[in-house]
Amino acid sequence: MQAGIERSEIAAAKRWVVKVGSALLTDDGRGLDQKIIAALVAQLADLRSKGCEVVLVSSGAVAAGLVRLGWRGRPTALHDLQAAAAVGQSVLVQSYENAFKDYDIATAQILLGHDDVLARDRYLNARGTLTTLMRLGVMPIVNENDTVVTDEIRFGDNDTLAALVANLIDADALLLLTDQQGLFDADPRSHPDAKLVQQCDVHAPELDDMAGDGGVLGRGGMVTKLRAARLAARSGTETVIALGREADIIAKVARGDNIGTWLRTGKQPQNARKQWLAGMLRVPGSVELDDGAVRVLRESGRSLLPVGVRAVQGNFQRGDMVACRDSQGREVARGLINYSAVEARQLQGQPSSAIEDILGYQGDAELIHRDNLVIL
Ligand SMILES: Nc1ncnc2c1ncn2[C@@H]1O[C@H](COP(=O)(O)OP(=O)(O)O)[C@@H](O)[C@H]1O
Ligand SMILES: N[C@@H](CCC(=O)OP(=O)(O)O)C(=O)O
Repeated sequence: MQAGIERSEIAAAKRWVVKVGSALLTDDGRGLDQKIIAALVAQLADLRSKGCEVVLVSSGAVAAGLVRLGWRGRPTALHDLQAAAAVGQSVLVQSYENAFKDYDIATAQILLGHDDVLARDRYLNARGTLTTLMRLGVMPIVNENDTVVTDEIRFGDNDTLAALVANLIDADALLLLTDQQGLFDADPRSHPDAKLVQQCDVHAPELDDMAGDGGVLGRGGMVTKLRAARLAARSGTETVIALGREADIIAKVARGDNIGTWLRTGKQPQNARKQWLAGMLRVPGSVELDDGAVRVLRESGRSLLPVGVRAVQGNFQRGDMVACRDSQGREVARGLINYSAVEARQLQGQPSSAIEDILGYQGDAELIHRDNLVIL
């Protein structure tokens, strides 16, 4: 752990999904709270300026729609809810667009449904669009496509949607901002003496007994936040649940402060050698991996073989530190390479059994051995 940083895994996160719940954004239904929006936008712009990529998942369409239509209370009929969401979604994105303009950040509205994140072709499409928007410096603002979903296929709560978005873009961290300081050991609305859980393994069974359901307008309460954290953990995404009204909450969470509830994925902390490798500054080249190799590196911690490499950039020698990038150019790992750049180019895409024929000598089977590789 770095000195002064209590949660180094969170402090190291580069790709974020930040989810803002209805309970926070609308103060339990009293229309959109523009002050909160302005405060959150300032913090999101700040997070971006620190080199992080961010996707915002924002609820609040139904709540904003109710106020715009002059309705009191949340209707129960699906079509009324959908009408309110359709009206409110424009109000919502307009508010964000106005606020982000002050930071010269363009926004994009992304309305997603069940199939968009669960069917493979649409999944790839949604992923491509989100990563392109991030690369362009645009702030994607995601909500469920409430207007067209039917009861059977709606997520209903945006916690689940945010977790699926985190899976979609392989986020490092998911921040669920709500109207509570985090997950308490009982619902604080009915148990004023409940205690905040500062951190816990996301899969710990005792969490299920603590999480209760939601407030007036929020849908899922802590039950869906816990479920979302477990979903997010599938892509190695760490989850923090925190109070959105706390001053500078996003910066505090992102710098690894001990605030809110951290639901840990339980990934093995890096050993000292790997931390050292990760911190090496001179990286004279990189290799581009195919999707299979990215998956193998991330999920099974194996060595990088030449067969998983599609391209080689830069000029390096055997033993140099080389970045391993995915097809979108994101660095997924780095390590000490066993071959020079000239040799690596000859070996890319080839099985290890062909190394001797290609180079004229029997070198290492791995391009980068797992002991010399650190996953980022
Ligand atoms: N164990 C718990 N700890 C904290 N809050 C809880 C717990 N169980 C239930 N809740 C409720 O969850 C609510 C937050 O969820 P929700 O209303 O869905 O908000 P959001 O719109 O931000 O998703 C809190 O206001 C609280 O009443
Ligand atoms: N799509 C809905 C969000 C549903 C909802 O209330 O979610 P949440 O506040 O995250 O529990 C809306 O924009 O109103």
